[in-house]
Amino acid sequence: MHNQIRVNSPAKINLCLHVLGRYENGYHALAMAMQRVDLCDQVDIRITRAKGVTVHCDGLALAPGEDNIAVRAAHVLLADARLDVGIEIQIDKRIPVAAGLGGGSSNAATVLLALNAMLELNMTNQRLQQLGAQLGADVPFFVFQRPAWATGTGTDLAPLPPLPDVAYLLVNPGISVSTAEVYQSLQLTKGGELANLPRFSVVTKEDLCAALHNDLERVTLKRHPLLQQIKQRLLQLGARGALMSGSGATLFGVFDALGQAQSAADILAAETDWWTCPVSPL
Ligand SMILES: C[C@@](CO)(OP(=O)(O)O)[C@H](O)COP(=O)(O)OP(=O)(O)OC[C@H]1O[C@@H](n2ccc(N)nc2=O)[C@H](O)[C@@H]1O
Ligand SMILES: Nc1ncnc2c1ncn2[C@@H]1O[C@H](COP(=O)(O)OP(=O)(O)O)[C@@H](O)[C@H]1O
Repeated sequence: MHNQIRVNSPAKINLCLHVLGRYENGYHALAMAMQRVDLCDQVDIRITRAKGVTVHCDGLALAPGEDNIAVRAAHVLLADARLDVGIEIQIDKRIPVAAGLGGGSSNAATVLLALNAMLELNMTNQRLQQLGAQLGADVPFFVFQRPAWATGTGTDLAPLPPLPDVAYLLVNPGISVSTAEVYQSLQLTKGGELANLPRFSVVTKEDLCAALHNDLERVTLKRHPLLQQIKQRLLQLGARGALMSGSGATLFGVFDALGQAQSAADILAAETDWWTCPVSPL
């Protein structure tokens, strides 16, 4: 048994996000294409003699205790396994918080996957997804660990066909967004029609860019008009397409190669104080 491990906890982007309806409990029916990218928090997990679960977050001010979703993930797993061991979690935060990049959900999934291995619990990936769904709608996607077509509240997952070899430039002007508020402000316009990424075995770059769509943009971009300008700027800088990820406010541009995304980031760094990050898909 390993008593200590260090793992990467990646961010995600939503290549498309269609809101199809609202369930009675207030959650929304979605159809999304989701992909992890190689911007990662670094998570150290240690099994300790002292009982209880503790977390320490470097980089950004974040809830130290039970409010931290990584701690809640550890509790959910230990309760399900009927185990009472001590856990210390250290998170080096690199993914912007409340930015539509799923950092908290990713940390939770990382803890579920890591503790399952460290404690030799032998839970299936599907069981870990079920536990993850108790923590947040995006957590099962990070347990799944592959590009996914996500439906229901985002927790019903199917693999996507192979996606093209592109690079993304993530841009956030320092705006953080509450996902709950965005969903609450959304006026529904669709009646259950299902837009989809093409169902062939290979998705080209053109297919990917044609599928870029996010229904939550009409809430967040309206509230923060600067985001619309950033989308335009990404296209001027050579992006094949640009979109907001999740509930925002991070935008991403689609580039042919990491070098092109880096060049666009360099130009933005000279012009603005926006946070930028060129990434590759995982
Ligand atoms: C919008 C998305 C797109 O991937 O991501 P983020 O922008 O948060 O990264 C997700 O749907 C967010 O997933 P996640 O952030 O895990 O959701 P939860 O913690 O379960 O819920 C946060 C809030 O969003 C609302 N919510 C979430 C999922 C869903 N299908 N319908 C909703 O209305 C919930 O009512 C809740 O008020
Ligand atoms: N380990 C964590 N990492 C990031 N955010 C966390 C964490 N634990 C709790 N949170 C809270 O979860 C909320 C959503 O954060 P995050 O997952 O980064 O954004 P998003 O839902 O936009 O993808 C924030 O309000 C944050 O304070």
